[in-house]
Formats: sequence, structure tokens, C-alpha cells
Amino acid sequence: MASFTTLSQSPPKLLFRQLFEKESSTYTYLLADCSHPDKPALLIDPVDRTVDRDLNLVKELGLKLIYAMNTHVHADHVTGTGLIKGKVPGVKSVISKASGSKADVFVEAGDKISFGDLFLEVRATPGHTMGCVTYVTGAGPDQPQPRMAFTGDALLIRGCGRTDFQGGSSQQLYKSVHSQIFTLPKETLQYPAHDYKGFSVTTVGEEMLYNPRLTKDEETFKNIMENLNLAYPKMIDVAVPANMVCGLQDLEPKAD
Ligand SMILES: N[C@@H](CCC(=O)N[C@@H](CSS)C(=O)NCC(=O)O)C(=O)O
Repeated sequence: MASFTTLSQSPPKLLFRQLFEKESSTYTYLLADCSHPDKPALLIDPVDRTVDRDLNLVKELGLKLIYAMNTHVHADHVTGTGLIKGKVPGVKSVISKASGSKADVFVEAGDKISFGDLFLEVRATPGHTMGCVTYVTGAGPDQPQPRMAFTGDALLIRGCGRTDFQGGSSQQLYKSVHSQIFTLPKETLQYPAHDYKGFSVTTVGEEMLYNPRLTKDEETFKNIMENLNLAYPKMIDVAVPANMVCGLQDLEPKAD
């Protein structure tokens, strides 16, 4: 007798929220696999000041936060990853090995961060800092389409991260954006860690056409980056040391 099995597997469903912290103009991203019974979730680039807002949203949506991740060691705000770990037991902090920062999980190019049946792929995009990475949603029929790239400060919308401190290099940034971001499918949605002009999202194809810095040749790009004349971020002296230890510098027990 023939037996018939119905395999009715529905594709994983991505829950996605873009959150904004207005003092540093930072975007935090919440992603979760909602078709998984646990609804495993992760946060990319959380800010200390908005941790309670973000965790409340996670709770309201019934998600299980498993990762608090950074694209790099931020210089303009304190990361929320350390606070989150203190408030939600079991959450693991994630950052690149190349950042030299403390965390539970260290990633490098080619690594995958799984949440339920979804995953993020790690691409090394140094130049703004040595340890910058871009997290890209997985390729494949059971992953969200179009793909999404969380570029941190490597590539902004019609701009890019500055390269004048923290081991930055315009040469590295030019190379990494062209080889690791501009090689993604043109319809890939690109989400940066900051925006100062009111934009929220772009696509790889759009930036390849209209980014006023990265569409230039390498020599012109170097010249642009050397002449940005930006003031140092107001919080740099507090933020960098704190972010090297997951944002928890002031909470470490002090020696007598
Ligand atoms: N005014 C802000 C800092 C602004 C700034 O320098 N932004 C960085 C990313 S955060 S380190 C950047 O790379 N900007 C590039 C650009 O072209 O604007 C503050 O004081 O915090």
C-alpha cells in the first residue's frame, strides 16, 4: 500500500524592526525567526540609552533574545550589549575578532550567526575601524528575499564611515565596500548604523549608482575622506574604552 506524507514546510518568517536612537542618530535592528516555536531574536547595534525600549519591544512581541551584536567598536555612543546581558540571562554578545573587544562570541568573515532557521553571514568590511563587519541575511530559497545587509558605519546612505581614527583607512574602506558590499545582488536592502539626513534604507544598486564617495575612483575617494573636516565624536573618550568591554566599563567592580 502506498503511503503519502505531506511535507507542508512553510518558509521561515522574518520579523524585522528598525529602531532609532536620536542623540547619536544610531539605528538598532531587531530580527527574529517568527515561524520557529521559540521566536529566537537578535539585536544589531543596540545603544545603552535605548536598551529598555528595545527589551520591552522584544517582550511585547514574545521573542526570545539570543544575541546582542555589534558591527564594530562604536566611537559616538556606548553599546547596549553589556546592559542587555545583565538584564536578559543567556543573551550572548557578538563582535568581530578583529575588533579586539570583549564579547562572548567572536566572528570573522564567512561565519554564520543562526537564529531559528534564519541566519546572518559575516563579511569583513574594515576601513572605518579595523574590526568593522557587515551582517548579511542568508542566501537561499528559505531565507528572506531580497537579502538585507547591515553595514554598520562602513557604508552609510549616500555616504560612508569616516576613516580618520581607530585604525581607519580610506584605502581599506574603498576595497572592502567594493569587494564585500557592492558584489551583493543590486536589490539587496542596505541598512546602516547611522543616518544624519533622514534616510532609513537604501539598496546596494542605488549606492553603486549614487553614493557620492564610493562611486569615485580610489584616489578621488582618498581625497574626499582626507578633507571631510569632521569634529571628533563628542563621546569618543568615553565610548571607545567602554565599548572595548561590551559597554560595561563603569559597572566593573573598582579596586580599593
Ligand atoms: N557628530 C557626531 C559624530 C558624527 C560622526 O563622526 N559620525 C561617524 C559615525 S559615528 S563614529 C561618521 O563616520 N560619519 C561620517 C560622515 O560622513 O558623517 C557626534 O559627535 O557623535
